Amino acid sequence: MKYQSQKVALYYFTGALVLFVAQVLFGLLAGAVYVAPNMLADVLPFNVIRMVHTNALIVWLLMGFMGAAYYLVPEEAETELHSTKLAIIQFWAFFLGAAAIVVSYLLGNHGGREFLEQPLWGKIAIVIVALIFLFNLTMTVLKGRKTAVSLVLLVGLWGVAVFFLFAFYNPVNLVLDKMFWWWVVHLWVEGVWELIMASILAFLMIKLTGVDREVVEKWLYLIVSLTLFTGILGTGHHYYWIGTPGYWQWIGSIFSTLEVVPFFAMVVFTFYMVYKGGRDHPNKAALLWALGCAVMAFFGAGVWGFLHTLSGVNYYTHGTQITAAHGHLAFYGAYVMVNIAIMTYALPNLLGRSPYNQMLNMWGFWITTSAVSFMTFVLTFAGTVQTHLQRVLGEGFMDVQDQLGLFYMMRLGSGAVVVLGAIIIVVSLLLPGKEKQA
Ligand code: HEM
Ligand code: HEM
Ligand SMILES: [Fe+2]
Repeated sequence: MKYQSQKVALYYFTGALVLFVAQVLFGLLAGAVYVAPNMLADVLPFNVIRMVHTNALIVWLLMGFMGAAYYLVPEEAETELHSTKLAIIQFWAFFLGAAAIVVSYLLGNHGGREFLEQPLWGKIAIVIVALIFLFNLTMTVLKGRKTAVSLVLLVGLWGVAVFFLFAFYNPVNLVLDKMFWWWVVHLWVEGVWELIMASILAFLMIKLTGVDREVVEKWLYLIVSLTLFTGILGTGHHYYWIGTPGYWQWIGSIFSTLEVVPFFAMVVFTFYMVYKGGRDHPNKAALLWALGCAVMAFFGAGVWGFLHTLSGVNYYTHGTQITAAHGHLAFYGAYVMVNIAIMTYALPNLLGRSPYNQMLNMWGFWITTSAVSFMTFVLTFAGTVQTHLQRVLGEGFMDVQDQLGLFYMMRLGSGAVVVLGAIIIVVSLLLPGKEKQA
């Protein structure tokens, strides 16, 4: 660690990891309700459990991105953070604000639009937190060295805030409502978050492989262009059945198919950097997570996304368990893994530990990644059966659900293993280790 102010990242990483465990626990609870549908129905209904699960996911991923930014921007800009104090205030505002929003959910107070359920005061608080964050970070970049990594990261983070503003626009017309809803949901994960992910991977490649910055930067710009070229019009794959004109079938199908390309480019990029770089960095676990992230994001977003993105296929699969299969593998592969990758790299430095739990961390990698993959397969099978029975043969929704019980039990089982893996990862990252690092 070169700059003292990088230490604020510790708050964000710890907060994110706590919420990670909470998120998967609520997922487990949601999976249990699928198996025993009336469980908790009066105290904690499924829609609330699901909302806490998905919202906690988004919040901890964002918190992790903020930690990543506070860690890598001073190092890239070669200067201390604009204000350490502001960063700490911002952390508590974010953490306590998120907690207040969860309490409001548990009391049944929410807006009902998936992912954007936060009550109005919650949304306003989020914007204030985002502005403090962006101010602090932008000031730091402005006064220091400007690198491609920090500029792309900054553009991504500003994009997150700008697109979030569409969460405030809630038109009465249902078509318009849906159109703009996706501007937050889709343009985040298939647009600006992808830029954040690419810049974090680029930073890790520079540090871990020792490849020249110039080479990494060329790849970064290529990935950014590919992402924006495909991802923006790729939003069309959500405009098939919401009442928009028919040309969206074409635009959505073509451009979202091309979205596979930047994800594939990230796989080629990371492996090529490792192959080219001569450095044998001691933090093997961080490299494992970085490479694993590129690969699993390619499968989750690229392969499982393409599976149902052509409008002729999506006509049948829309909103089935196929969607859930894709949602899980894509979020895990891309954004959970990139977060754990940067934390695995940064936390030993932040905590001043040269011996740390590298082996345990890698066990966490394999256990969690295998379990999420298994869960994805199970949901894909469930979704295929569901699509056939419900959409092809025309059976009733609940009749079909009754026939999917075995899949839901297997999902619950793999979910329990995901929780175990998550706990292993958190323990390996935060607790002192025994292994000596060379
Ligand atoms: C890091 C791991 C996880 C990630 C990234 C994740 C992500 C998500 C996302 C994005 C959704 C919304 C899906 C959609 O709209 O299609 C969701 C819903 C859900 N997740 Fe997870 N989740 C994780 C772990 C778990 C675990 C361990 C379980 C336990 C079985 C679980 C069970 C569920 C259930 C039951 C739903 C609701 C699905 C529905 O409404 O049909 N998740 N999760
Ligand atoms: C890391 C990037 C990605 C993440 C995190 C992600 C996540 C998700 C989630 C959570 C949903 C469910 C939304 C909802 O209905 O509530 C979804 C839907 C969808 N995604 Fe992705 N996705 C990613 C990339 C992609 C890519 C690259 C493609 C295409 C190649 C794709 C194709 C689709 C399609 C077609 C749907 C709509 C499914 C339906 O009609 O029910 N996604 N995605
Ligand atoms: Fe999308």
